[in-house]
Amino acid sequence: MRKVLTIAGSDSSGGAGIQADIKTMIMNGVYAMSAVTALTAQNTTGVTGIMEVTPEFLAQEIDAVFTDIRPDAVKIGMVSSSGLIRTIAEKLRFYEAENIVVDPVMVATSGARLISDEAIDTLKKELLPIATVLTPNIPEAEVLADMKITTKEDMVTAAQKISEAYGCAVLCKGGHNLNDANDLLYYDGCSEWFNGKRIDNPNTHGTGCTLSSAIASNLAKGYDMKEAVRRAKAYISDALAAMLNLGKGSGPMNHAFDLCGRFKESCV
Ligand SMILES: Nc1ncnc2c1ncn2[C@@H]1O[C@H](COP(=O)(O)OP(=O)(O)OP(=O)(O)O)[C@@H](O)[C@H]1O
Ligand SMILES: Cc1ncc(COP(=O)(O)O)c(N)n1
Repeated sequence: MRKVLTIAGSDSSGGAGIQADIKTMIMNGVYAMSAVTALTAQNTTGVTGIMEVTPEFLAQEIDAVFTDIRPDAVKIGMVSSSGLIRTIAEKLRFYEAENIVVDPVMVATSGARLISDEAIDTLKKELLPIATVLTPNIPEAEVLADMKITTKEDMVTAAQKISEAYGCAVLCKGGHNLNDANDLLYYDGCSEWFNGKRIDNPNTHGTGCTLSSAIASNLAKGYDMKEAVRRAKAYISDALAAMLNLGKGSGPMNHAFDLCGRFKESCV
């Protein structure tokens, strides 16, 4: 069985972060492991508290995983401070980790800032250069490419700029566009669109975490970059189309959409 490690924050409401990652990995047929960067007190309406682990403890978590069950892919999500980012970069270099998917989480769907400005600089210097693929949404791509994105052509230019700066594939996610849900992959000097029908579902808490974990799972299973993205895009579309509606704000997705088909009566 292929193994995937998520290095990310915990979301107490289970819609994003480590919880979304583990649900996604299980549904994508890989063994899921976690190194928690922070606890968040969070629900569908907002984040009320963040408690980071120390860099030393995060190092211990990563050591514990790599010295026993070596992951075939690593997904990195919320990492809010420079010390934690440096620790991750140092450990992943030391263990020569493969298939590193970085979701440069900056702001939660609910509007809460999940990283400091200083940490964004460290992210650029230390972590992005070791990534296999980055998955920024449009506001994150604007920060990383240092440009405004208003058109499809801008998405391509930004993805190319980021890819050339950090030597990795870039998937610029179009979930923040109002008319479609088309994502742009810039890989090996070429761009390719992964088009998605916009699903009329306001419950999008954790879509970015889910997509990046699905990509990591598919890379771990040996799919090439394009196929890994194509399958991950299909997964997120199905999870959104299952139309789960929980909580008072932007709710989580239904990762059990497949199981609900198979075990109809037990998924009420
Ligand atoms: N309403 C929607 N219908 C279909 N696909 C969507 C919708 N919203 C987001 N997506 C898809 O979900 C994935 C995540 O995109 P998005 O741009 O929302 O990332 P994000 O902002 O990082 O997510 P998050 O909500 O976790 O912060 C992309 O593949 C995007 O196209
Ligand atoms: C622990 C954690 N990690 C990531 C996100 C981003 O996800 P979203 O933008 O969907 O809220 C989050 N809200 N919480």
